[in-house]
Amino acid sequence: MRLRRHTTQFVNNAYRKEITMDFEKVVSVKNMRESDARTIAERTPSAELMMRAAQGIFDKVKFAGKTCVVCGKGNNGGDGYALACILARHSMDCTIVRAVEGFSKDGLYYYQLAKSLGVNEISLYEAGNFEGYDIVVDCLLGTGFSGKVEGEIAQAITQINMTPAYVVSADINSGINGDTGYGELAVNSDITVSIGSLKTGLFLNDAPYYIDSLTNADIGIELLLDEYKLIDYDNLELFEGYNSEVYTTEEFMEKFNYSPETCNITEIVAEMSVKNKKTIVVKTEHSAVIADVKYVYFCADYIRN
Ligand SMILES: NC(=O)C1=CN([C@@H]2O[C@H](COP(=O)(O)OP(=O)(O)OC[C@H]3O[C@@H](n4cnc5c(N)ncnc54)[C@H](OP(=O)(O)O)[C@@H]3O)[C@@H](O)[C@H]2O)[C@@H](O)CC1
Ligand SMILES: [K+]
Repeated sequence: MRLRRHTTQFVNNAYRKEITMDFEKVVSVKNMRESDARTIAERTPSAELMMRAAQGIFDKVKFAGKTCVVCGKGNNGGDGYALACILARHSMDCTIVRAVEGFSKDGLYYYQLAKSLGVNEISLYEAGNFEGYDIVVDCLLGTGFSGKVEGEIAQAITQINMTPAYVVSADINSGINGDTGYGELAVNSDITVSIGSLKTGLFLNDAPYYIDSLTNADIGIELLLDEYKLIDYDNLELFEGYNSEVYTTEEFMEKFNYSPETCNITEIVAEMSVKNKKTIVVKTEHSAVIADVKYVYFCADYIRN
């Protein structure tokens, strides 16, 4: 399935250059979840969307050797059980770990299906540091996560972060807030496969330091709101000239007295840019959010198609 793209023109103030670009969408968690819900209500059963999410991960990652899928109790875990079904159907070696008790409705369906297809299951304790696996898939927490990780989830994240295996995060690195990118303890991924559309949190705060590469799997969800746009990282410098205020995340938090834990940088820079009629850039070492009065853009040097 092709990612929906929109072509837009914008004029850069500093260089008066006209640039025509294809924009991929970046969205808030609320928009993603409400768009998911509408798609389910109007067109596509939730179990079908979950299978598409799993297929998206399967298509984006070159699965080989032994895979261990580590699941939480929500639909992010459900994506993991559906992926285990796909791997089993391809006769690939797959083990699941239920890091916490409980299932979502669709998660339970795919868990039972995976078991009936002969997928092996071990406990989190038995999984240890996931030695002996080639790939570990992090399906603990997705867009339903907020607050801080504790208990078994914190334990599972710590264990995943000790594995020598290639780590794949489903949708969002578990422990990272999908809106703010804040995460004190989160999974370090080799690749994160975002589901539906890229979430703002994948570019902000701590997220860029947990993600090695980032890609998105389109699963046919039509967005309710057209929010933010993805641009090439190479174009960041075009926004850093005349009439721009450029901050690192730390400088931004300090100057305006925000706490990274609660600050929604995207909403704040969007408002500031309109109010002051200025371009505002907030950067990490690998990514940036740019509010340019009319539009908000995101970019990162770890985007992969
Ligand atoms: N149908 C769809 O919409 C589709 C969704 N899709 C997938 O579903 C994901 C969203 O699924 P979701 O909404 O079930 O939430 P999810 O991210 O699995 O986690 C929620 C669980 O975590 C828990 N939890 C929360 N905070 C916590 C904390 N601090 N520490 C510990 N636990 C915490 C919370 O528990 P509770 O607090 O409610 O007891 C709840 O059980 C999305 O990212 C995508 O991967 C795709 O399949 C496409 C179709
Ligand atoms: K995850």
